[in-house]
Amino acid sequence: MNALAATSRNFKQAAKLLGLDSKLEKSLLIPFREIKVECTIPKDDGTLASYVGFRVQHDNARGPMKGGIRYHHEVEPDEVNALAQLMTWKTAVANIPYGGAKGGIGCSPGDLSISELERLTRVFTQKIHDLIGIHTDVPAPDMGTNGQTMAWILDEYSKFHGYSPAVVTGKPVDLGGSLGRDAATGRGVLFATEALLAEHGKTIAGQRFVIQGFGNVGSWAAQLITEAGGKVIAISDVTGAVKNVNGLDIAKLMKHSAENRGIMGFEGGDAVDSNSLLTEECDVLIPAALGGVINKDNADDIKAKYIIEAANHPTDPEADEILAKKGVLILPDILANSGGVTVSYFEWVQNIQGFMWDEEKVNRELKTYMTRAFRDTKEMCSSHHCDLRMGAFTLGVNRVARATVLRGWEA
Ligand SMILES: NC(=O)C1=CN([C@@H]2O[C@H](COP(=O)(O)OP(=O)(O)OC[C@H]3O[C@@H](n4cnc5c(N)ncnc54)[C@H](O)[C@@H]3O)[C@@H](O)[C@H]2O)C=CC1
Ligand SMILES: O=C(O)CCC(=O)C(=O)O
Repeated sequence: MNALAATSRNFKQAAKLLGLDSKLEKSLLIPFREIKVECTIPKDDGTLASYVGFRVQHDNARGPMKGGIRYHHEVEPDEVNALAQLMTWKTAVANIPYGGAKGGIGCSPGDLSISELERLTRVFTQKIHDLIGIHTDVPAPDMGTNGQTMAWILDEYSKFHGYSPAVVTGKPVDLGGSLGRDAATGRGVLFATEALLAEHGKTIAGQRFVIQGFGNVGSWAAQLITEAGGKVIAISDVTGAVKNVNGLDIAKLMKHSAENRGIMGFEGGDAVDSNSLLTEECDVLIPAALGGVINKDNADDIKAKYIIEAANHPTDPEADEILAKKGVLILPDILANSGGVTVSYFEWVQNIQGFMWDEEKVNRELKTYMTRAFRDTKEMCSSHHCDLRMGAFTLGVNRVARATVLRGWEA
């Protein structure tokens, strides 16, 4: 199912459970603004290349719009729209004072040189600089982008508006980035997983994990889960998949991946078919790469007891239904991966205050926010007799609806 159709379907189900007024429901679904720009850059060989960039600003009822920028060849308007909408519900689930946005450029970052990536990022920023801002829309990294990308956006934006570190989060620490932001999404995944397992009298220790994706989110999740005593038995990335039933050595895998631009060829495990990674025998499955990977074609074969959605919208609604019948518990994206945007919020607060927190404070506050978001979601599950996805959606949608009504949406 198309990402936008899937996300909107979940939203509509939540709106129904909440008994939202139909006009309000429609207004919450429609994005505030959709931006599409053409970015033409000279390549290193002197030829010109054009890329299409997007920024969808979904909702700002609760505060400035917030969300990452993705560089990936599959970036397209419907997906960016879905991701922007998810950000609106996610920031509300985390109860941080933001709305939702998302952006992206349709490109293959691995095929571009560093200087080409810099030129592309600067041209994209030139085209959107008057529509983002500290109190309007604050970008951050997502798939295919990182702290360096944010540094270029910050620099380009500052040429127009003066030095403005709070215009992006996920920046390098040297430019006002927060300690702990790099690990934050993975650490939030750890805290959310601990909260879910605790409900069933379990801890991370001794559980077998399978992780799809070994980028920012997947690699930090793998590292922190291993430190907490979990056994990561299989991991995939775009280059391949590796399995070791005794537990992969994550530190060695990270070194291999950095030196070889991927996990393929790692000798601390057996190479396995990436397509069957999601259906490997394990206790906890963590998709941490692309959307729509758990769908009606593979849901029935999934053997994990728990799915922790570190990626955005990895599970199709059809798969949700199949997995529910099998008794698989899914911790939804808008809760499970909210640690990233939560520490982005801490970064923004630090930039505005001009005061830097130590890493221990960042991690402690993150745990407080993740634990509270989990508890608030569970309360919605009890009051609306629904699963965790609908618990999180009703929580987020209800908070945004309340803010919208309070601000006087009827004009
Ligand atoms: N970076 C962040 O703070 C946050 C990221 N997310 C989500 O987490 C997911 C991963 O994002 P990042 O780790 O930041 O991206 P990244 O670009 O750092 O890493 C992406 C990883 O996915 C792998 N991958 C790509 N295609 C694949 C495939 N077909 N099969 C297996 N692996 C594949 C890549 O090889 C890479 O290891 C995305 O869905 C993103 O939206 C969600 C919240 C915050
Ligand atoms: O840190 C942020 O502002 C946004 C992170 C993000 O794009 C996401 O949570 O999907």
